[in-house]
Amino acid sequence: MTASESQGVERGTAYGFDAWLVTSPHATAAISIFGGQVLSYRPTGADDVLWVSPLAATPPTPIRGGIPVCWPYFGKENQTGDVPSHGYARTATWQVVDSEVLADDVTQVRLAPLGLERLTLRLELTVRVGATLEIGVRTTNLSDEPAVLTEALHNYLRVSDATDVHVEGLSGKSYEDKFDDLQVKTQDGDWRLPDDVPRSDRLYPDAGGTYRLVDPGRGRTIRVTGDRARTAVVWNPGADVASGMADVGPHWREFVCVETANAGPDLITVAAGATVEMWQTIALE
Ligand SMILES: O=P(O)(O)OC[C@H]1O[C@H](O)[C@H](O)[C@@H](O)[C@@H]1O
Repeated sequence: MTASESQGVERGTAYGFDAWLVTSPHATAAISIFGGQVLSYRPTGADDVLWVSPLAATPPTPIRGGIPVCWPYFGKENQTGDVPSHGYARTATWQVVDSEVLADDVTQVRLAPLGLERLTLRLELTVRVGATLEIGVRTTNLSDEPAVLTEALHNYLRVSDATDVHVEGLSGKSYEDKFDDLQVKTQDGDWRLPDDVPRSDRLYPDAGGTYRLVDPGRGRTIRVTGDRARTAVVWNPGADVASGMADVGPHWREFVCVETANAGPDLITVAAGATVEMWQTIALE
């Protein structure tokens, strides 16, 4: 970065991870060099909107928290062989392409992963830190064949207690229940963790695009908006599954993931030479 390009961006650490620290008059944020994921977003005067596990492992294990970029596939969708969950971006080392201050004092950083040249898809991330947090995932297909892509911005949203919050914007939508053999069910009212077995791994194809995570315990609502992201995934592993996850354990109540994605049946076909984008905006209400 040149001096002018680096305005509002400096190196430091966040939650113990090497990161780029991004400032604007509206908010601060941190972006991990490992994984390129936003780790922290704090609107001025507010607590962090994002959660990073106190038990997060160190590289090369993916960081449990922030907003991992699942790319060029979600989970192990449409893959063969022993591939890593959620693709290669979240375990790559990233570099800053450039940064600048946009209108309304929004600081924008563009980043790209290193070491993924073997892929014919290219990835670029845009992070805009201001009164809202905007993240754009831009994929270019360098090959002369169409490519199938699945992807997600897998946010970990910090909550008072996952059993006390609800998500608006999904009522009436069909979902695949990944905790119940992918059975297709219908969301009846707002999303809440079930009382009997409090866990959720629900993939909502063709979802609406705007979701409100209402947290009475913290007295705040986090609005998540997807753009060109047809899928929503709402994930919290609950106590039993979390007890088998070394980087979550007893901390499962501290977050809910309201992911915007193109996944499940919502595959993206990227034409030869074409570029596609997916965006997520996070705002405190
Ligand atoms: O443990 P990870 O690979 O980070 O995945 C964490 C979770 O991500 C998504 O929410 C998937 O829908 C879940 O099935 C998965 O368990």
